[in-house]
Amino acid sequence: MSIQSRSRLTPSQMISIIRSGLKKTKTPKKIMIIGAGMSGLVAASLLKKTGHHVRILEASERVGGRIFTLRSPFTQGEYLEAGAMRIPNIHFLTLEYIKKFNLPLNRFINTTPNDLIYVNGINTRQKVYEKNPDILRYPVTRREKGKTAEELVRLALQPIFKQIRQHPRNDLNQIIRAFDKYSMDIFLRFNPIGPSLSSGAIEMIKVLTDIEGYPELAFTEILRGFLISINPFIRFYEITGGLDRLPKSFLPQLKNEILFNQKVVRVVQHPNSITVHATHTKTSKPLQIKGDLAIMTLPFSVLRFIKLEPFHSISHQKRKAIRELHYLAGTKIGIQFKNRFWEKEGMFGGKSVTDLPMRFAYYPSHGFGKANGVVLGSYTLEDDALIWERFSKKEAVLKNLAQLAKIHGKQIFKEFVTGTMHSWLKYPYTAGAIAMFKPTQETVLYPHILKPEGRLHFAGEHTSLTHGWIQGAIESGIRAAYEINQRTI
Ligand SMILES: Cc1cc2nc3c(=O)[nH]c(=O)nc-3n(C[C@H](O)[C@H](O)[C@H](O)COP(=O)(O)OP(=O)(O)OC[C@H]3O[C@@H](n4cnc5c(N)ncnc54)[C@H](O)[C@@H]3O)c2cc1C
Ligand SMILES: N[C@@H](Cc1ccccc1)C(=O)O
Repeated sequence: MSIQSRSRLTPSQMISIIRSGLKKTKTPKKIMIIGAGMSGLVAASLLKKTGHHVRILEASERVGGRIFTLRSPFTQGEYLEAGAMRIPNIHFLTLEYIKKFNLPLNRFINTTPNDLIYVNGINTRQKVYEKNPDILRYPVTRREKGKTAEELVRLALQPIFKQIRQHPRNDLNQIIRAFDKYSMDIFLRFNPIGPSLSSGAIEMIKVLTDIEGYPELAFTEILRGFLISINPFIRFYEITGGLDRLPKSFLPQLKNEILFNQKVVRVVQHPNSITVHATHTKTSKPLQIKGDLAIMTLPFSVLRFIKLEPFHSISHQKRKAIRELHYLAGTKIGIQFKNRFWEKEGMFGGKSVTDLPMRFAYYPSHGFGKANGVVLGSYTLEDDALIWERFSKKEAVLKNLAQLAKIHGKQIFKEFVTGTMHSWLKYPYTAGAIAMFKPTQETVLYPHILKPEGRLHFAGEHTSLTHGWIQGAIESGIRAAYEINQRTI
């Protein structure tokens, strides 16, 4: 069965499910949902509304999972988005739930002409670099001279973009899967359908598009990221007051169904039921809940430590996918400053792009002109994140501060208030930031990642092809709820 035929729901069907729910069930079932991140909350909300009895088991003491608005140790209502922070205007499912809960949005300013660039020891601005990309002194060839990193990416990927435009069903997944055996690095170096690039051009792309930490991962995945990150027509938004307002909006409907601090350790399938075993994270008291069906939303990196019994209730291919699916490391450092010195430099939102260990910094897109603010001082993924793991939070904040001083000047030290670091690799309930395929894993693993196994269904961003976005989590929650409801109507 082709991967495509699995995704039975069209975008408009998913929108109408969000608006009007799934078909009412005539045979209400008892359904356990493991994990209260966006995928679990969406599935539970839809299944409860349809008449099923749902129970959500959540290991932490909060909803949201990788939507994690860190308000401590910050003061004056400031916060750091330790996980999700921006919503592209093409993520219609995410925006539909934001509309449904009537949450206020403001622009997330992803880039401005005043973005700082600090690479190869050169300190310049986006607007200067765009006029003369060679100012960054990357050793590019004559043909590549005068081109920005985005222009070099377009040069290399032009034939694919053309195919996507010409493809009758405009089916991106079908097209790019033809290149699933390549990593982004190998594709750019030995381009099978377009101009190959020099090492200098590839280095410039990796640093300026922030993929130098993981270029050996699947071309398909990184291309999907490029189709958003280097698309000049994409606008980004954030929820005013913090993204955690989105998962918290499910609480009025689901507050009686969520069991917090319940860490699931085992799932056992029986001929006519399924039992979920959990341990209370504060009291270690065991809990067993029996029901008809269950939805597993945990990242596979965590699921590897959970017993799924009896052994043969789970297919060989699913167990292989759980072992092999790759998770990116991801780390964010937030630093609060007394004054918004960056705004005095003309930076309202936007970012600093560096080849320093901090990599990219992002400046708040809210509270302009306020007395203080929290800067996302460092956002790193994969290899770039791993090198920060050896530091304590305090050490990491001070090292990040010193690197920010290289680009903003030493005056920032006296503006420093507080800071913290959040490592998703170390976070016990994800053990990684986001799923990201290695070459061939989309073709080999994907069909088995979302397939139900008996009474156990699967959701979560990793079970979509929109890895690393709230959109993927929501899409999977709708799909899993639809699958379960179809079994019961
Ligand atoms: C650093 C980072 C930046 C991101 N940036 C963006 C962005 O800008 N925009 C965007 O749209 N998306 C972004 N994302 C992706 C987005 O946050 C995720 O795709 C989405 O939140 C995942 O939802 P989920 O339900 O699949 O998983 P999760 O949110 O991980 O939910 C899983 C839940 O299961 C719980 N759990 C784990 N183990 C157990 C257990 N044993 N028993 C019970 N419960 C358990 C966890 O506590 C968690 O609540 C980012 C993610 C990261 C990490
Ligand atoms: N979508 C998230 C995480 C992500 C980063 C890079 C690649 C894929 C996903 C972000 O914009 O930060």
